[in-house]
This record gives sequence, C-alpha cells and structure tokens, in this order.
Amino acid sequence: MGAGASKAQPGVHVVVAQSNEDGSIRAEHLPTENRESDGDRRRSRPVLHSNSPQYSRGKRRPRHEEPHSLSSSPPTGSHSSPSPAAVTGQGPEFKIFKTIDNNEYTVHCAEDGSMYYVDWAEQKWRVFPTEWIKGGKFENLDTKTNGDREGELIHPFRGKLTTLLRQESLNVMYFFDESNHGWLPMPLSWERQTPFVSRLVAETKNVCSDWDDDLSIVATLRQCNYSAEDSVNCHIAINDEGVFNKFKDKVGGSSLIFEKLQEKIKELETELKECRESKATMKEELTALKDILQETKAENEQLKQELKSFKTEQRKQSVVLQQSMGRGSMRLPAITAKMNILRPTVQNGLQEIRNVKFKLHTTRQQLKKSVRTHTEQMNELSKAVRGLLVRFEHQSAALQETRALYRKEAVQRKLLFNQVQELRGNIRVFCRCRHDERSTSDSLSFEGEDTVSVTTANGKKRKYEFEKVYSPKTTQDMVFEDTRPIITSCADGYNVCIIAYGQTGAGKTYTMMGPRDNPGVNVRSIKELFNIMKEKDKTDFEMKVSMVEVYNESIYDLLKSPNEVQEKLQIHKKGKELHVPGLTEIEVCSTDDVIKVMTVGEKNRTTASTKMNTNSSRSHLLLRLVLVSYNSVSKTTTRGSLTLVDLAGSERISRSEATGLRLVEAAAINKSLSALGQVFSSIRENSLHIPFRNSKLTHLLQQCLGGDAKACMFVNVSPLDANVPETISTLEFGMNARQVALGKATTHITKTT
Ligand SMILES: Nc1ncnc2c1ncn2[C@@H]1O[C@H](COP(=O)(O)OP(=O)(O)OP(=O)(O)O)[C@@H](O)[C@H]1O
Repeated sequence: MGAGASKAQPGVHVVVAQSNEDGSIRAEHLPTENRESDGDRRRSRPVLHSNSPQYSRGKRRPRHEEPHSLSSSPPTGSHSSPSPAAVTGQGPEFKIFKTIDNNEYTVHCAEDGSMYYVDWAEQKWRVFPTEWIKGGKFENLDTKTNGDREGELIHPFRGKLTTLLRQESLNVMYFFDESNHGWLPMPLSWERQTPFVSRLVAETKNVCSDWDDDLSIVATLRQCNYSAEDSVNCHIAINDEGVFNKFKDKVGGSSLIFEKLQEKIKELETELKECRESKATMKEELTALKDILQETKAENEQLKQELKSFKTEQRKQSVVLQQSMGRGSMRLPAITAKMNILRPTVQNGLQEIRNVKFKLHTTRQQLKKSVRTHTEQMNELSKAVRGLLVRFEHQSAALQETRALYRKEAVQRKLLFNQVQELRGNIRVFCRCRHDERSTSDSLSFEGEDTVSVTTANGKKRKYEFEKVYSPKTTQDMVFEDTRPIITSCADGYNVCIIAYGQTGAGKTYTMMGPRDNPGVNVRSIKELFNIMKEKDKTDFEMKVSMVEVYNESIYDLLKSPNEVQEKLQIHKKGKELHVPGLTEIEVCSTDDVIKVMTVGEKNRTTASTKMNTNSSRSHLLLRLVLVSYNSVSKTTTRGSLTLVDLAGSERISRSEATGLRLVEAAAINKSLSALGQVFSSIRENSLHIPFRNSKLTHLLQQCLGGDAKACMFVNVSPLDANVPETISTLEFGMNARQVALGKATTHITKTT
C-alpha cells in the first residue's frame, strides 16, 4: 500500500493518488520547491481513512480481480454477515456497495452468504458490517453497460458520431489541509502555481498560442488526466465546436453549413487543381525558355568565333592592302590620267543607265497599275459569272421542275381525257355547217354549242344534238381544237379515225383537207402528231403513210405511179390485223413529207378519175398514217394509227338524177354509206355480227370502228334551203352514229424484253 504526501507548505501536502497496475494504490508526490527529506515525509504522512471516498475515486483494476491482487484471498469462512441472497438475490460474487455519500466498496459475497469488503488501508479483507447496508446500496459489477452510456452526436464536419460515456480513473491533485488534517482537492488557481502543472500549461500554450486562459488550461489538463497532448486536442475540438456554434447562430442549420463548406472545399480543390496545372504549364514554359537560352548561348558562342576569325582575316587583309598600296603608288599618275580620260565616258554611261532605269521604273509602275485594274475587272467579271451560274442553276432547276410538272400534267390529262372519252363513248360526232354566200334564209339555226335546228319546207323544226355544232362562222382552227385530243390518243397507241360525211359540196374536203393557206383537220392533225412525238423523251418513232380511194366498191392505191397498172386492192386478214397486199406505204419524217405524199395521192386520184372519165368526189378517200414508236426507258413499242376519211357525197340518187356510170357510182356510194350506217346500227344494238364486210369502205374501216378504236365524225351540212332534205338526212346519219358506243378503246403497246 502506497498512499502518502509530501509537505510542500507547512500544513499543506500535495499528492496525486493513483492506483498501481497490480491493483495496489500508490501516492505519487509532485515535485515541490521545498521538499522535505524522506524521513520527514514518512513521519508526516497523513493517514487516509480506509473508507475515505477519495480512495474509492482512484484508479482501480477491474473489480472482479481486485480481491485476488490482495495478499490474501477473500475469506470463505462463515461469519455473521447478511446473506448475499438477502442483499442481491443472487449467488456468490463480487459487488459494489455504494454509500449515500458516494463511497464505493468492493464486496465479496461468499457461497455461504457471508460478505467481505476490502480494506485498502490495511490491504485486507474485512467482514462487511451489516449496519452499513442501511447507509447505501449494492450494485452488480456488470450493471454499468455501454448501453446506458452510448449516445449520438451530429458533428458538423464528421457527421453522426457514436459517443460513449466511459468511466476512467483520473489523477487529482490534493493538498493536505492541516486544519482539517486531511487531503482536499486543490483549487485551480493554486494548482496553476505548482511546477508540474505550470510546465504542462507552458507546453500547452506553446502549441496553442491563442489559448491564453490559464485556468481554463488547468481545468482541461485535469479533465485530460494531466496530458498536455490530450488537452491540446480537447481545445482544438472545443474550438471546432465554437466555430460550429458561431456558424449555427448565423446561418441556422448544420446541413447548410456543411453544404457551404463542401462547396468551399470544392472551390479550393478546383483552385488547387488550376494552380497545379498552371504550375505544370509554367514548368514546361520554363523548360522551353531554358532550351532557347541554351540555343542562344550556342549561337552567341558561334558568332563570337566568327567575329574572331573575321577580325583575324581583316588584319591579314589590311596587311596585304598596305603592301599593295606600297607597290601601286609608283604607277598612280598613269592610272589617274587614264581615269580622267575614262571618267566622261563612264559618267555618260551611268547617266544612260540611270535614264533606262527610270524608264523601266515608270513602265513597271504603269504595268503594275494596269495589272491591278485588270485584276479588279477580272474579279468583278468572275463575280458576275458566279452570280450568273447561280442564277442559271436556279433556273435550270426550276425548268426541270416545270418539265416534271408538265409531264405529270400530261399524264393526268391523258387519263382524264380517256375517262371523258369513255364516258362520252368512243365515237364523237360534230356537225359543221359550211359558209355559203348564197344562203339567204335561216332554215338552219344554231342554239348553243351543241344544237342545230332545221326548219323544213312545211315549217316543222327539228332539233339535232351533237358533241359540238359549228356554225358557218367557225374557223378551221376552232374546228381542229376539238379534234386535237383524239390525235394525242393516236400517239398513245390507239387506232384513231376521223371521218367527214355529208352531201356533195357540203364542205367535207374543206373540213378535212382545206385550202393550202388554211389547212383543215388532216394537215393540222399530222402536224400535231409530229409535235407530240418530237416532245416525247427517249422515244424513237417511225411513221408510214398510205392513201387509197374506194371507187365503185374497188380499192385503188393512190400512191402508185399513174404509169403503173392500177390494180384493185384486196383486203386480207392476218391474225387480228387487216392487211392490204400491194398497198404502197411511204415513210415520212415531217408534216411536209406527208403533204407531199398527199399531193401525189390527190394528183393520182384526179388523173385516174380523168382517165376513167369520173368525178373525184364520187369516191371515198382514205389517208392512213401508221405510227410505231419505241421508248428506250420503258422499253415499250407503241403502235397507233390515224385514218382520215373524206367520204363521197351522200346525196340521194333520185336527186342527183344520175344515169349510166353516174348511177353506178351513186349506187356504189349509197351502198357503202348505207353499209357504214348499218355498221353503226349493229354496234349500237350490240349485234353479234357487225357487217363490216358489206362494203369495201366498212371493211377498210373495220379496225377504226372495231371496238378498240376512237372515232370522230364530222357531219357536214349546207346552209341552203334547197339542201334541207339532204341536210336532214345527213343529220339523221350523224345522230345514228352518235348513239354508237364503241367498246373500250385499247392501246397497242408491247413490251420489249
Ligand atoms: N366552211 C367553209 N367556208 C368557206 N368555204 C367553204 C366551206 N366549206 C366548203 N367551202 C367551199 O365549198 C366548196 C365545196 O366544198 P368541198 O369541196 O369541201 O365540198 P365536199 O363536200 O368535199 O364535196 P365533194 O363531195 O364533191 O367532195 C368549196 O369551194 C369550198 O371551198
């Protein structure tokens, strides 16, 4: 047992009570200025009461070991002591007995119920007095678990902290109070004066220069068991807390501060990064500068060397020059004389050179100026060209677009036209009344675009409706406008036929052929056909013309030379196609070609009729154009035909009062025209048999009226009152034809593989 004190001042002893590692308690004397000798100290050692509370606050070993560290084991014998069960309700063990004034005693409760406590003063086990029980209470050694002492703290920087209230033994500085004759805890201000604490305070202040409150330092030292290091840490922690509180007061929340601080940290980190980067850059620059410096130094060295060698060379040269001058001075007068002679020549030469140089300079300036002007002009020109190119590109794009639109439009138009045609029926009948100056009455009246009325001799008025009715005032051009669409069909691969019907002199030939300066449907149609074919892209075409007349039920080739023997042509069937063997077909490339061919045909017709003493108007004229086109894009061959028919006059035989040959002619015409009427009637009535073969005319027209063609008929009438019966007959014929609905027209297109 080592508890004692040294006497620092009379009546005051200073001691730090501390338990030893082995469980015994020792008192460590603090260094004092006026320490007494060991003997004095031993003599004057104050006696601590064994049950003094100050002892129990000293550092203790784990309590269950305490009795074993004593010199003797706790007695097991039976003494008169309270039963442990009566005290704790449990078996033999070590317990803590805590008095009302907080003194603690380690108590051993033996098996037999007897209890002992440790008398530390004597280092002995003593029987625990039963009368003490009333003045305190027992506690189990394991009652103070961490569970009671653990807690939490939300720290502004470290987040959630788990705290533990741990009981640890601390050194406490006491002084011996002579008056009380006992040890008492020393006040802070006194303690500050002790050399031991004074040294620790100095150490602490050395580390924390801002901490100038000595008493606060001593208090902290006490709490930290006189460890200067711990007290410094504690101070830093307290200061942190202070900062935290300061911010908390200002901003009002730890999380906000935390966020702000984190932001600050981030900013600082960014700054640091930037500094590092700029440092790296500067380092690189420095290296580069060093290199440059090195190079410059090397250059400098080289220049120095060169200068040195130059100076040496100069010295050598000056020596040589001086030597030369020495030699030359002897010939100087002769040289001077020669120079005087040469000087004017040289001066003149120099002047000339100067003049030439000046001229050259002037010319150069002029050239420069003109080059500059030309360059500017060139630039302007190229700018203008660029602008033109851009405009050209725009326009060609627009043109292409327009072309595409046009093509689309054309296709749509074709489709619409075909639809309209199909709706109207594929035979369209127009009525044309010729202009005749002799006409004075108004037996024919024209109502609207499609109706003509005829007033008969007995005053009856008959109305006839056609696709269109052309009054005498109608021009050739206007007539053709309605025919134009059917020509487009021919180019598209349809068999197309235009027929003129009417009494002699009613204007059939005028409508079909027309005068040379005002051509009719024939020439205009042929022109239109060529125009259409030429407009078609990637399409090659071939056109052939044939011309025949049907006279007295015989077919004659009008393109055969009149010198040749005229043979009657026959019609043969070749598959579905009709074929006229021996018929002349002439290839044509333009409208002019066709007109030439037609002129030849007309001439042959007239010659023939003269030879036979006949009248050309007594025969039917058929002009046929066969068009074969090939499209290289779609790889299709299209075959269409245009048949232009100028029929012979349709007047009645009785009226013409014909006899002999004229009668035969009239009968033949009558036969063929009535055969034509029959064909129309049969088609209209949907008869199984259509009598195409009843006449040469209808036989030849079979392909044009045969159901897959498109036909157009002009019924020509005269405005004269005298012709009213013929006019009515013609109009009736036209009406009959109008009611004919040809089958659906079909194109003749074959695909080439
Ligand atoms: N619309 C018209 N305007 C002016 N003159 C016309 C018109 N139609 C016909 N004629 C004239 O009437 C005359 C007879 O015309 P055209 O020869 O065309 O009759 P046609 O019906 O062909 O007779 P044919 O049956 O004898 O051939 C001609 O001189 C012609 O110029």
